[in-house]
Amino acid sequence: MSHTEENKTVEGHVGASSAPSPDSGDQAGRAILLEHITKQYSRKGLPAVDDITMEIPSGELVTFVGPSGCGKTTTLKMINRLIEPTSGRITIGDRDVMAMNADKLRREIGYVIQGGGLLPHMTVGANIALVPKMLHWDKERIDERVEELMDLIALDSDTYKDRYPRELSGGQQQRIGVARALAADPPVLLMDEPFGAVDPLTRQGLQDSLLEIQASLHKTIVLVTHDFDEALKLGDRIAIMSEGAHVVQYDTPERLLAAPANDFVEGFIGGGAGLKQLTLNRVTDAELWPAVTCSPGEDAREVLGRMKEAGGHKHVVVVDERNRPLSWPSRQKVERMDTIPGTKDPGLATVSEESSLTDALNSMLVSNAGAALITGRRRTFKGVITVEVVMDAISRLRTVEPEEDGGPVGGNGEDPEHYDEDPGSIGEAPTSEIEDDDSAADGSAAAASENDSDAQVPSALSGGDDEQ
Ligand SMILES: Nc1ncnc2c1ncn2[C@@H]1O[C@H](COP(=O)(O)OP(=O)(O)OP(=O)(O)O)[C@@H](O)[C@H]1O
Repeated sequence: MSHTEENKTVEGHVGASSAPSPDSGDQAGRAILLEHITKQYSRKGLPAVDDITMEIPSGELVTFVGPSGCGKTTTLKMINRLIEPTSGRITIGDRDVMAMNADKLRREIGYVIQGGGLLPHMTVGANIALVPKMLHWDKERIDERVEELMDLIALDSDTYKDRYPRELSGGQQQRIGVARALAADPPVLLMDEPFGAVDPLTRQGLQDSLLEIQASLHKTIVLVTHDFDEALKLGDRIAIMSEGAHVVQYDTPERLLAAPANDFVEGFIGGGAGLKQLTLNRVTDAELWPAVTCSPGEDAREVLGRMKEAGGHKHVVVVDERNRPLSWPSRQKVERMDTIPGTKDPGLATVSEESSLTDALNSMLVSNAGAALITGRRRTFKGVITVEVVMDAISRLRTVEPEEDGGPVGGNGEDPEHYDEDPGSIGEAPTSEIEDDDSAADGSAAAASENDSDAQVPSALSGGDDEQ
């Protein structure tokens, strides 16, 4: 094992996320504007969405949160016209979505649903390649794109590309769902309860990956969730909705916690508004502790010597040849060893650079440790965060000032005020590659099902209004 002296001690401060941007991934987000949008499913009764007006700024991640049946999904699906509005106008960039061919529109908007919505009889690679194939990209370009995206979602292409969805875990399927949605580099991504079907730890990892991807791609993302903590962690802005998609408050997470508009919003926040602010702090905002690292096979006495030299460290982080943490034995444990073992501790408390302080605290509690290891891109070791650092953050929770310009409009029966006209149009890059005639669009969707007759083409690709 060849570790240089420099990487034996990892200093605390960690830079911003450095997920690479795929070379074709330069299509940043486009602003979305909903103007007086109403959806009435039946003539009788109240509308499911009642005259909503909302500005979703370009490059931001906006979360919709609210009780079941309040109209979150209906609002989301009207953006890609899986559901047609009864009245109102939706623009993406400077284009009115109602004026576009619906199939074409949906290929220019990534769509992620719970569970990933992968086609079961297609391999992972074929699932990711679905939209680029419909856009008639050549094979070489598609293969390259699949590799890039698998790298972006941190799944080894050689291992997973030829597997079928049933051979993947729920979390892996969900990652592939995100990769597929990003395949044609759309400026807008719609996500409907994307992480609802996985366990809490996997969910935390998926949320971190999404934040990492967003930090490099700057898409405009609208994400529906039931989970207020998820909305807080992921959202640049949160729209809290009540029945009829009434926007009770549309604000940054900081402002929501500091100044909830009314009892309804307070009900969402619950009792621990102060503690929830921890969700808004990333582990990298905190002071990370340095750590001594060593490699499997090293002489335990030498390692103890380094721990002493570094100021009497009580633990050492064992890392593999790619600097990924394997275990974190105490000095007493190392004193009982001859050589450092290469076994991986499954209960190791690790969180990623994108994790919140709440995630770090959870991880410490689950693993019963007073600290957690921070890992960066490709799970490489970055430093240690201790429970004392989290406690210190709790005692310094900040107060939040209102936005100077009042922020974008989000409400019902209102007119947009602050809409910042985005000169770009939704489909500039992809549009040039999409055949304009409707038959091509229909033919491509059919081609996907022909290849796999039992497969259900995901609704975002197959088109159509899903009203009953
Ligand atoms: N296809 C449909 N036909 C008729 N009514 C519908 C249809 N889809 C949704 N609704 C009704 O519209 C309202 C809003 O539903 P929607 O699915 O948008 O809510 P939601 O907030 O996303 O709910 P959940 O969180 O449970 O998914 C509900 O009252 C629902 O019953």
